[in-house]
Amino acid sequence: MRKPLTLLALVLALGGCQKSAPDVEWQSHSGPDAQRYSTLADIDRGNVGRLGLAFAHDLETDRGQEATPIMVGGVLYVVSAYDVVEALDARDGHRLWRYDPDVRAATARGCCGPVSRGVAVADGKVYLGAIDGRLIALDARSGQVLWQTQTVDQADPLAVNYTITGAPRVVKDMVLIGNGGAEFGARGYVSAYDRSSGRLRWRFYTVPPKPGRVDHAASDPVMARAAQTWAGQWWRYGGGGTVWDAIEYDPKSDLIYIGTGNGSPWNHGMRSAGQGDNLFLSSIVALRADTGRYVWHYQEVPGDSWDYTATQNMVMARLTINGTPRDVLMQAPKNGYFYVLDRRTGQFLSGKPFMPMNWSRGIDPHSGRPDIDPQARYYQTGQARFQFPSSGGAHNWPPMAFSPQTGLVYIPAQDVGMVYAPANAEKQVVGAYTSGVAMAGGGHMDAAATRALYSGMKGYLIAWDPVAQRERWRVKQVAPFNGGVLATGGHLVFAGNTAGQLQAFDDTTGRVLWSFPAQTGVLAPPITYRLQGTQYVAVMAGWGGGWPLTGGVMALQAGKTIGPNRLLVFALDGKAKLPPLVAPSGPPPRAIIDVAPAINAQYARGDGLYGRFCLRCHGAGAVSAGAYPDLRQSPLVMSDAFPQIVLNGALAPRGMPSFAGQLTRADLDAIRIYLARRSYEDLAGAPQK
Ligand SMILES: O=C(O)c1cc(C(=O)O)c2c(n1)C(=O)C(=O)c1cc(C(=O)O)[nH]c1-2
Ligand SMILES: [Ca+2]
Repeated sequence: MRKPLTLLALVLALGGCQKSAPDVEWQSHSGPDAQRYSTLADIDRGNVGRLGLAFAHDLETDRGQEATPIMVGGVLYVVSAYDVVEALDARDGHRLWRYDPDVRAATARGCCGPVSRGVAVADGKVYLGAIDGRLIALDARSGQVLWQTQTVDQADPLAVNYTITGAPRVVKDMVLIGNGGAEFGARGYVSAYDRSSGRLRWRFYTVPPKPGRVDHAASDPVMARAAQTWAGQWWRYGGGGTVWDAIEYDPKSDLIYIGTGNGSPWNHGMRSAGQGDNLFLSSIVALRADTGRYVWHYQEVPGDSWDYTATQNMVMARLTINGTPRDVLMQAPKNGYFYVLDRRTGQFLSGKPFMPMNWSRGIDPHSGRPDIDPQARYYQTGQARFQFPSSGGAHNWPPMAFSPQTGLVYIPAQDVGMVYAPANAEKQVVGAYTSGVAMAGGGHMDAAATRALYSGMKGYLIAWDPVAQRERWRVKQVAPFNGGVLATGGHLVFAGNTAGQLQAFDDTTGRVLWSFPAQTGVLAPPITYRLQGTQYVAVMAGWGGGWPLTGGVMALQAGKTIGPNRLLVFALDGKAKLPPLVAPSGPPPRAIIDVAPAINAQYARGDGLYGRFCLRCHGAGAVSAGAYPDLRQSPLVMSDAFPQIVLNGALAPRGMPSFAGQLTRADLDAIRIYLARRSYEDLAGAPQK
C-alpha cells in the first residue's frame, strides 16, 4: 500500500507546482448576499504589510470616482466620471477598449457631480447607466453598443431633472436601474429591462401619480393605498423617492429590494401640505422579481423632510436573533439608525442609532415607527433648527461591508449636523435645486459660520454588531465622508479616506495594519480578486461626489484631498510607484475684487441664486473643493464672457451647462455681487500668508 500512496503524493505535488489556486472573480456590484465580503485570504493580517502597488491606471477626469470595478474573465471593467467605461487587463492594467457615451454637456443635471457607481457585467455584455438617463448595453469584448434605451420619459415636464448615477443590477434575464433627481423635482421608479433586447419589462413607481393619471407599464394596485398617504399637489414637484443607489436581489426569496430616496421637495409642507407618511419615500420596498409587483415595505422616515434617504447599501445575512436564525436585511441609512429587518416579510426586528441624532427619539419596537421630534418639523415651526444627522447623512452611499467571520458590519459613518431653515414659498424651477430648505452656506450663513460648522464634523470607520446593536470599535478619521468598505477572509477590512489614504484594518480590533498614500481622497469601495495565483485589491481613487463638491471649506480642512484620479491595484510585494505628486504652485489665491462691494438686497438675492444653481459644483460659500473652478478667483466672473458661459453654454463641452431659461441677466448680476463679496471677504480681506 505504501508505493501507490507515495506516487499519488508525487502527482499531487507536481500538480500543485503547475496549477495555481483557482481564479476568483468579482462578478457583481456588491458581491454574494450584497455583503462586499470576499473569502480570499491570501492577503491576511500577517502579510498585509507587504502589500504594494501592482499597477495604476490613469483616469481621464478629476471629477470624482465612486465605482465598484467588476472583474470577470481576467478583465476589469471600470467606469469613471462622465460615464467613460474602460476594459483593462486585470493583471497589468493594459487597456483593451474604451467607451465614451459623451455626456459632458448633460452633467449640469444632478446634485453631486458626473459620478457613476459602476457597471454590471453578464453574458458578454456590460451595462451602463449614463447620467443623461440612458441605459446602454455594450459588447464586453469590443465595447461596441449593442442596444440603448432612454429610461426617462422625455414628455415629463420634469425630465431634465433626472439622472442616473447608480450601477445597473443584473437579475435573472433582466437588468435593473433607477435614477436620481429628488433635489430638483423627480418621481422615483425602478425599471427592469430585458437583457438581450433592452425592452422594458416592468416599472415600479415609488410615488403615486397625479390623481386620475394611469401609468404606462406600471399599474401596481398598491399605488391606490400609497395615494392615501399623500396630500397637496405633490406631482407638480415629482414627490421624490428616487432609487438612486441600492437595488439587491435575494435568490432565496426571489425578491428584489430597493432603497428609496427623500421627498421632493424635502419640505413636507410644500410637497404634501404637511400631511401623511408619503409612501414609499425613504423606505425599503420588496418587489417580486419577475413582475415588479409590490410585496412588502418598511418606511424608515414617514413624511421625510430632511433628505433622509433609504438608498444606502443593504446587506443580507443569516443572523441568530433571540435564539432564532433569521434571514435578515440590514441597512445603515442617512437617518442614523442601524436597521435589521426580516427579509422575507419585512418585519422590523431592531433599530438603534449608530451615530448621534436629534430628529427622532426612538423607534416603537412593535410598529417599527420612529418617534419624530416635533422640533424637527421646520416647515411647521417656521424655525431654523440645527439637526443631526445632516442631509449628508450619518452614512451615505460609500458602502458598508459585512464579514460572516466576525459577524460585524463595517460602516463609514459620520457625525455631522446642519441647519434646516424653512423656505416654504420656494418655487419649483426645472433644473434648479428645489428643496424648500434654505441652503446653509449657499450663503444664508457667512463664511465664518460655515467654517465653524465644518470644524465640528467628524468621520469614523465603525465596527457594528448587528445582533447586539452596538458598536465594537471605531477609528476616527481626519474628516467626514470616507471611503466604502471591503471585508475579506484574511481578517482584513479595506477602506479609503478623505485624507488621501487607502488603509487595511484588523477586522477584530480596528488596528491600522497598512496604509497607502493615494494622492487623492478615496471614496469608492475596494474589491478583491485572484488571478493566476495572485490576490489583488483594486480601488477607484478620486475625490468627488456630493459632499466634497459642496463642502469646499471642509476639503481644505482635510488637507490634500483632490488629486489625480486613478484605478489603483495592489498585490503582495507589488513594486509599482506613483509619480511624485506635484504640489500646485503659482501665486496664492487672488480675489477677483479687492474693494468691498456693498451688502444689499442684491447680495442676498445672489446668495440664494448661488445656493440653488451654483453651489452643488462650485462649493458652499463659493469655496471650491478643487475639481471645479473657484469662482472667487476666476477672472471670467467679471468679464463679458460670463453671460456667454452661464447663459449660452460656451463651456458646455467642458461640463459647464447653460442655465438659459433658468437664470436671467439680472440674476447673473446678483450672483456676481455675491461672488465679489465672497472674494473680497475671503481672499482680499484675509491677511496673506
Ligand atoms: O435624491 C436624489 O435623487 C439623490 C441622488 C443622488 C445621486 O444620484 O447621486 C444623491 C442624493 N440624492 C443625495 O441625497 C446625496 O447625499 C448624494 C451624494 C451623492 C454622491 O454621489 O456623493 N449622490 C447623492
Ligand atoms: Ca437626495
